[in-house]
Amino acid sequence: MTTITPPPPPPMQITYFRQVMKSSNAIFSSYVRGASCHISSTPLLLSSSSQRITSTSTPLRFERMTTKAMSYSSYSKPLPGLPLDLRGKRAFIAGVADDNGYGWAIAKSLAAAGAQILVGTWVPALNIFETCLRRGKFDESHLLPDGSLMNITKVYPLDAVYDTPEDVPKDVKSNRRYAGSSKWTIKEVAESVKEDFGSIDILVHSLANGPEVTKPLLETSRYGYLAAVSSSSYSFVSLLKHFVPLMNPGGASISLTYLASERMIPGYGGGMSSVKAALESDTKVLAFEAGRRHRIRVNTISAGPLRSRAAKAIGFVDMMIDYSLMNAPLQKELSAEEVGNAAAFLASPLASAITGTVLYVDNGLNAMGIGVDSPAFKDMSIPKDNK
Ligand SMILES: NC(=O)c1ccc[n+]([C@@H]2O[C@H](COP(=O)([O-])OP(=O)(O)OC[C@H]3O[C@@H](n4cnc5c(N)ncnc54)[C@H](O)[C@@H]3O)[C@@H](O)[C@H]2O)c1
Repeated sequence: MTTITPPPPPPMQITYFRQVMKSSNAIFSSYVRGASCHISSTPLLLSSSSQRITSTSTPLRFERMTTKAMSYSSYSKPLPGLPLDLRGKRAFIAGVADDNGYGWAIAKSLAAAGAQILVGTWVPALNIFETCLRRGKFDESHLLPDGSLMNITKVYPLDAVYDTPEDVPKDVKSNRRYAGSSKWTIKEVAESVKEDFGSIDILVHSLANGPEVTKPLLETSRYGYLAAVSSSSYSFVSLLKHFVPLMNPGGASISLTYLASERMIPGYGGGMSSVKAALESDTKVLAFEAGRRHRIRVNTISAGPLRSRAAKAIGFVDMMIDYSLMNAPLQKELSAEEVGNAAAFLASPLASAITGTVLYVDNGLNAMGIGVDSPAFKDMSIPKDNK
């Protein structure tokens, strides 16, 4: 991976930066401290992307990062055509700890459409994520289609298994991977986001964890099954419950599911198939409840296979990618960006009447009733991608 070295900041931008500092509130001041490469606080204020922002961004980008202190008035010009426009919106994406997964791709698409990006990172993964950001390991992955760079305004430590501090067992509290962080239960993170930014418009749940995922369901323990449901399904219910009070009416929430919820996919074990079935069912119930009470839309994306860190841990993702290439209506490898773009659409006003749905972004594999690469079909003429 090539590293992008940002050019030195032009004086005009520094001047602007100082002017903004003078008129800003405490939150913005703390951001500025982060921007001067000081990482000691939790939640983390990104120094790496902040440095990049301070050195390469236009004043407009500063404005985008400091919504509590400043308005979005500079974004009021309408775009031509039918724009996917998320300018003035703020997104919280739970489940970003590197640049390989769907969470990162969704963050990028939302950022490309103009949204401000906040992320929640699993506490045990926070240190390495922070270090990689600081060392510029993800620099290339920050690039947006228009050549600008994604801004991550703030990273919050999060463990979506725990709703409140009272739920956290002593051994977790004293675990050294958690010791350096604070306020990482769902309730506390929602409170911190409210305190820092007031409100959000988009909530993304892009996380899953199944300790026994490699075991067939028949061999899965009660502990493994319930742990998978707790971290991968109930976490979405809880996130929505705690974030809904700070979501602006008309907001949208999105989770990520997988075809194994409704079709048997060998290798996706440990109760993870049940987890995704729960997530899809909850999407409908929550769409009704959050829609009626708060005008919030709730959708889930059933994504095709991607070589993310989590998927590689399961171990069969390459097989699923090959299977999809051989059997899906569209014979191409799915990119994370395609899922990111679908999420940006679902989060946008263009999808204002869409709620309670499972949107398949999988090259159409879900539509197939059979695997056309089966030897049983060897004598049948099956259309192939002509490319
Ligand atoms: N990769 C695929 O093939 C695929 C296909 C369909 C759906 N999905 C879904 O996409 C979502 C994102 O997964 P991904 O494949 O992009 O992998 P990923 O590794 O990028 O994302 C999973 C994230 O979950 C986080 N996480 C785990 N436990 C957590 C907890 N208790 N609290 C907070 N965060 C926690 C991890 O740190 C990681 O960042 C998941 O819901 C996954 O099931 C993935």
